[in-house]
Amino acid sequence: MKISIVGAGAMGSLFGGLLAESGNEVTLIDVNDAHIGAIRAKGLRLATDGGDRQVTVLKALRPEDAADLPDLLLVFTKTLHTSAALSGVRHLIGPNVHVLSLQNGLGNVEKIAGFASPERILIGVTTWPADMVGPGHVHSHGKGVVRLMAADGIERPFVSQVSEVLTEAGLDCTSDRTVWAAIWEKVAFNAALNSICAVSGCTVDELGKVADGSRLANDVVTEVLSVALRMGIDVDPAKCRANVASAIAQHIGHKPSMLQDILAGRRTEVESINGAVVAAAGRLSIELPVTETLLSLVRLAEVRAIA
Ligand SMILES: NC(=O)C1=CN([C@@H]2O[C@H](COP(=O)(O)OP(=O)(O)OC[C@H]3O[C@@H](n4cnc5c(N)ncnc54)[C@H](OP(=O)(O)O)[C@@H]3O)[C@@H](O)[C@H]2O)C=CC1
Ligand SMILES: CC(C)(CO)C(=O)C(=O)O
Repeated sequence: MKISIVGAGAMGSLFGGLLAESGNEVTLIDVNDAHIGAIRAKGLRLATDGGDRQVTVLKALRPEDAADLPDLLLVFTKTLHTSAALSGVRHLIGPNVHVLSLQNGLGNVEKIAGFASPERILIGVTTWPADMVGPGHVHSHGKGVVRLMAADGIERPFVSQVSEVLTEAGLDCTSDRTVWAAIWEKVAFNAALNSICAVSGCTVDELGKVADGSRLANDVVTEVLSVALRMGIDVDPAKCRANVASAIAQHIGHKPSMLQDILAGRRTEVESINGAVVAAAGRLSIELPVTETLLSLVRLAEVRAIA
């Protein structure tokens, strides 16, 4: 399959590297010149449980230099850059191109809908982890899965083909129509751990050092998933609270991306996580006091961080 990935940072490079190694025609598209330049010069250095190697069978381009129309455009920018990134590759989104988002947060389909027709949008969620080590160098340790579906819920052969291509690349993908529950459960997980760590400066495991950390995280999960349940989405709050507890027990020293963004003086994805949930709750007249307070505190932390 011909696959272009816009936003080829940690996750885009992981997916791109594995998809290229399994025989797909992959183009990484990014605005980070140091990263693109390093990949063009030496290939992508990809360190996974499968080994530390240089992937050279892929292209790396700036958006304005990409010309070949792909079969699939995978969006892997941070959510606050989605619209700008899709504008930059608008010339690649021909009438037969499908666009897939596996980004965190809510509102991804709505953003893509400004650039692709509804039947060509795929949406999903992934539990694979990845980190940028430096330009042209990404690592990912541990295992993950991908779940995806057509955004309009209609099963089409192309969705199964994408799922097969991702699985052949070792990314363990399934396609089914219950993906929205997984997306909301991941949003609840991120709203809890990422925003609490971003405003407190704690690593994930440090949330377990006093009772307040786990209590706050559980309150956020309960609030966020109450919105999903009211929308008729079949989420499992107990399972999600158990996932949060296991992250607090096991993610020793891990700084969630929202904390990393604050420490690096960048804006965060909070608007598409806590912000989007609070907006959805408002439309249903549901109050989310803890999630909304954390949203306000992250917004204040962003002001300080980018000053
Ligand atoms: N990392 C992880 O473990 C996981 C991340 N996710 C989600 O995946 C998404 C991507 O995360 P991650 O890979 O960590 O993010 P990164 O910041 O590592 O990568 C994003 C890339 O997009 C680039 N970019 C920014 N603006 C544009 C643009 N206009 N056009 C093209 N490229 C652009 C960035 O460049 P620059 O650096 O110059 O800004 C960067 O290289 C997020 O939604 C995240 O929440 C989901 C699961 C796990
Ligand atoms: C693992 C997780 C989801 C929170 O601990 C994270 O690190 C992130 O989204 O940045």
